Amino acid sequence: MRKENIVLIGNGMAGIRTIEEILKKEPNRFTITIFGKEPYPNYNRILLSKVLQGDSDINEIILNDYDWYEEKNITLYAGDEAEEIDKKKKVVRSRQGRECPYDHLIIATGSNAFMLPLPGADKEGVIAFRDIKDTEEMISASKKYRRAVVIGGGLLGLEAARGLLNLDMETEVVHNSSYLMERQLDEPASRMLKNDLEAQGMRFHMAKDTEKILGKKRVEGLKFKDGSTLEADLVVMAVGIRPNAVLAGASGIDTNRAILVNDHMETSVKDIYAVGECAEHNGIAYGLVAPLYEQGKVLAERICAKARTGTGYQGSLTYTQLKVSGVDVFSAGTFQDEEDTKAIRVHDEFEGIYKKVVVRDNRVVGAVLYGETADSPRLLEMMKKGQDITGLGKTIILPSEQEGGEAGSLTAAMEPFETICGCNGVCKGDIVEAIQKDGLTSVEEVKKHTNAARSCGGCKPLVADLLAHTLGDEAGEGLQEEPMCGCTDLTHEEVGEEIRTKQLTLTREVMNVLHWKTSEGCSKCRPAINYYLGVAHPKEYEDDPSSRFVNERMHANIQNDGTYSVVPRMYGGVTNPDQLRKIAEVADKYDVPLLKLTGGQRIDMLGIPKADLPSVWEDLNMPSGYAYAKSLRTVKTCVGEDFCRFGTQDSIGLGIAIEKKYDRLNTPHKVKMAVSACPRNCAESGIKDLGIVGVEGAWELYAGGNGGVDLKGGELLTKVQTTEEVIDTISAYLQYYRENARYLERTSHWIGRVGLEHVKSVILDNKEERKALIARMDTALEALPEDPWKSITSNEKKREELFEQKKVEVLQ
Ligand SMILES: Cc1cc2nc3c(=O)[nH]c(=O)nc-3n(C[C@H](O)[C@H](O)[C@H](O)COP(=O)(O)OP(=O)(O)OC[C@H]3O[C@@H](n4cnc5c(N)ncnc54)[C@H](O)[C@@H]3O)c2cc1C
Ligand SMILES: NC(=O)c1ccc[n+]([C@@H]2O[C@H](COP(=O)([O-])OP(=O)(O)OC[C@H]3O[C@@H](n4cnc5c(N)ncnc54)[C@H](O)[C@@H]3O)[C@@H](O)[C@H]2O)c1
Ligand code: SF4
Ligand code: FES
Repeated sequence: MRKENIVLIGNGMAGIRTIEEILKKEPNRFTITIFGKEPYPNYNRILLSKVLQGDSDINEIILNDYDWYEEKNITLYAGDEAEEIDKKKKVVRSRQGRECPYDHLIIATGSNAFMLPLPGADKEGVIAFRDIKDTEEMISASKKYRRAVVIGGGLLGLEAARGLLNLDMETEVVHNSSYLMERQLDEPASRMLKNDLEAQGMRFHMAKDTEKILGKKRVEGLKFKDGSTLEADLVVMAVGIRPNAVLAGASGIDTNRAILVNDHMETSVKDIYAVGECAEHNGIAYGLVAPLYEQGKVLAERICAKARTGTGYQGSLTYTQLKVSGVDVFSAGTFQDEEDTKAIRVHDEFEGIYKKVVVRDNRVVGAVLYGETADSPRLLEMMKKGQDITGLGKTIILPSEQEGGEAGSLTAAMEPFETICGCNGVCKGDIVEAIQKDGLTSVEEVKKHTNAARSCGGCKPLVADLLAHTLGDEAGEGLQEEPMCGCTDLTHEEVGEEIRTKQLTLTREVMNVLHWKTSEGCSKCRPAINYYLGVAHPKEYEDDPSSRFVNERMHANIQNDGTYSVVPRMYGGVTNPDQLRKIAEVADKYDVPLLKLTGGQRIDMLGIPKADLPSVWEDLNMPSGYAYAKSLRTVKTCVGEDFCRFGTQDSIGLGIAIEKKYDRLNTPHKVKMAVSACPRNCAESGIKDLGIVGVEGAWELYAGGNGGVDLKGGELLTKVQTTEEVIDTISAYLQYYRENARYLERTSHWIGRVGLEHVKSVILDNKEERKALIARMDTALEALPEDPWKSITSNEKKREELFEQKKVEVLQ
C-alpha cells in the first residue's frame, strides 16, 4: 500500500516537534519530506542567546542532527525554500526546482525579524537577531569592532545586549518606551531590571525614537528624533517579529496577520495545516515555544486520526523568563493593575526581590517575579486551573516566602500534576515516573526521555532538583551537576575546591580568577562565595555583610508587614525569672504586638519596627538567638534525669553545653539539634539535623532528620558512652557538613545526596580524618565573632548604617 505523503515547509522548532509527535504515534505510516530555508538540521533557536553569550556553541544547540532524519527515513532539503503551493495538484515546488506531492501539507514557516524601515537600515552592520547567520555575524563583528547598539529593550534585545557585552563590546540599548520589557513587566520590576543590567555594564537610552541610521557603506551611528546621535559599529534590531505568511497568502490560503487556523490547526484549504509562529488562532499568533508545541501535539493528533478529534487547541497561557545571567525575571498573564484586580506584593530592596501576584475574583490571573522566581511553577498552575484562592495565606501562594525560604526543596513540595517544564508542558509526575521506570540518572537523560529542559533550559535547576530528590540515596556519581548560578559554569563543589586550592581570599578575587560572567555576581552566588570563603579561612576572612540575605544582615527575621521578630537565646530552652521579667518589660515598653513560644523552646517577640531593633536588643541584654541565620538555631532539651521519672541522662546539661559550644557558627543552612534523656524522645530528637537520645548508660546520635516541608526521620549515626564522645562526634559531623555540603543544603538533603554510610566512614571510621575535622572545628570556634546584637548596639556607626538609612519594603 502506498504510504501517505507529509510535506513540511519549515525545518524549525514547531514544525519538527509536530513531526516528532506524529512519529510517536505512527512511526511507519508516512513518507515525510521537509523543506528548510536555512542550511542546517533542526536547531534550538532559543539557545542562540546562549551561543551569543558564550555559554553554548552551535553544535550543542542542534536538536535533531542529520542522522536523525536518516534514521527516521525523512528527506530533508536543507537550504531549499518552498516557493509555490499548487493546491489543485497537491504539490509543493521549491526554489531549487523540486516538486513534491503531498497528502498532508504542514506550513511552519515561523516569523521574520521586523526591521525598522529607517533611512540607512540597509547599511552594512545593521542586522537582526533571529538565526545562526545573525549570531555568527555578531560574533565576528565583535572581533573587529567595539561599539554595539541594540534597538529594542524587549526579551530579545536584552538577551542580545548581554551577549554583546560578553563579547567585550561596549553595548548600548535604545528603547522607545520609558520602561524595559514593558510588555511583560510593571514599573517596579522594570526599574530593578534596568538597575541590575546597568550594574552589569549595559547602558540605556530610554524613550528614544530613532530617525535614521548614519554612516557610509557601514553603519557609523544613529540619529534620534530629538536631534541627538549615538556612535555605533554594529546595530542589532530587536523590535519584534512578523509571522511569515507570504507563501500561504500567495497560494490562496486565508491569512490575516498570520495564517488563519481553526482549533485543529486546519487552514482554509483542505489537507493544508499551519503550526507555530506563522499560525493565527483566535486572533493570536504566538511568539514563544510552549504554545507552539501544544499546537504541534494537536496537529499530530489531527493528521494521525484522519479526522477532528477532541476539543483541539484551545489557546495557551503564556509566560516569559529572560535568559540573562544574574537576573531572574518571570512574567505571566495580567501583570498591570486593573480596576477589578488586587495584588499581593513583596518588595525587598535589600535582596533585590519583587513579587506581584495579580488576583481577580479570588483567582490568580497574572504575576511578575523579579530576583527570585522559584514560585513560578506553582503560580502558573494556579492560573491554569483558575484555582479559587479564598482563605489561602501568602505562604501558600508564594511558598518561597516561608521562613528560611528553603531553596531546593520546592519540587519536593510540588504535586505530581504540577508543571516543571513550561516550554514542553511536562509535569512532575511524568518526570518522576520516567526516572523510576527508565532508571534515569542525569538531566540529559531526563531531557531525552521526557522533553523537559529541551527548549529554553530555564527549568533545568528544577529537573536537577527533582532528579536528586527522586533518587535520594541512589544519587551517586552519575548525577549531573548544575552550575552554582547563571554567573558561572562552575558547580558549588568546584567553586569551593578552587577557593581552597588557589587560596582565594576575597569575593572579588574569586569572581576574577574564576572568570565570573557578571561583574557583581547575584543573590545566589554572592552569599555562597561568602560562606565558602569563611569556612576556608576561618581566622583571616572578614565576613561580607553585603553578601548576606536581609534577615542575616539585620540579625532579625523580617515579617510580612515589614516589621521584625526578635528571639533572644535561651540555652537548652531553659530560662529564669530575671530573663522573663526583662522580656516582659521590653514587650511593654515597645508595645510588642505578639509574644509567642517557638518550637525551639524560646520566646519570639513579633512585630518590632526596624528602627527599634537596636534599643530592644540593648534593653534585653541577652544574646541573639540566631533565629534568622544559617547557623545553629536551637538545642531543644527534655527535662531529663533531674525531674522526669523515666530520665536516665542529663539532657538539659548536655543540651546547654552543646548550644554554648556551637552557638554563632556559620553552617551551609540552619541546624537544629535536640537532646532527649530517654527513647520517649520528648525533645523530638528524631527530626533534627542532629538528634541525641539517652539510652541506658549511653547516647544515640541520629543524623539528617528534618521536621520542615520535607519531613524526614534522622538515621542512627552512632552510639557512644560519654558526653565527651558526643561532643567530639558533633564536631566532626558538623565540620564535615560545613566543608562538604553545598551552601543552602540542609543536612537531610546532604546526607540524602552523599549517603549516611559515607559520612560514617569519614567521621567515625577514619580516625585521622576525624581528628583533623575536630581540630578544624576548634579553629573555627576560636574565631567566632562576638554576639551580633552586642556588636551593633556598642557601635554607633554600625547602628546608624544599618538601622537609620536604607529601606526594606514588604507590601501586602
Ligand atoms: C534569540 C532568540 C531567543 C528566543 N528565546 C525564546 C525563549 O527563551 N523562550 C521561548 O519560548 N521562545 C523564544 N524564542 C522564540 C522561539 O525561538 C520561537 O517562538 C520558535 O523558534 C518559533 O518556532 P517556529 O517553528 O514557528 O519558527 P522558526 O523556528 O523560525 O522556524 C521556521 C523555519 O522555517 C523556515 N522557512 C520559512 N519560510 C520557508 C520556506 N518558504 N521554505 C522553507 N523553509 C522556510 C525558516 O527559515 C525557519 O528555519 C526566541 C527566539 C530567538 C530568535
Ligand atoms: N526569553 C524569551 O522568552 C525570549 C527571548 C528572545 C526572544 N523571544 C521571542 O522572540 C520574539 C522577538 O522578541 P522581541 O524582543 O524582538 O519582541 P517584542 O515584541 O517582545 O519586543 C520588542 C521591543 O522593542 C521595542 N521597540 C519597538 N519599536 C522600537 C523602536 N523603534 N525603537 C526602540 N524600541 C522599539 C518595543 O517597545 C518592545 O519592547 C518575541 O516573540 C519574543 O517573545 C523570547
Ligand atoms: S524524653 Fe524521656 S526523660 Fe526526657 S522528658 Fe521525655 S520521658 Fe522524660
Ligand atoms: S521551561 Fe523552557 S525548557 Fe523547560
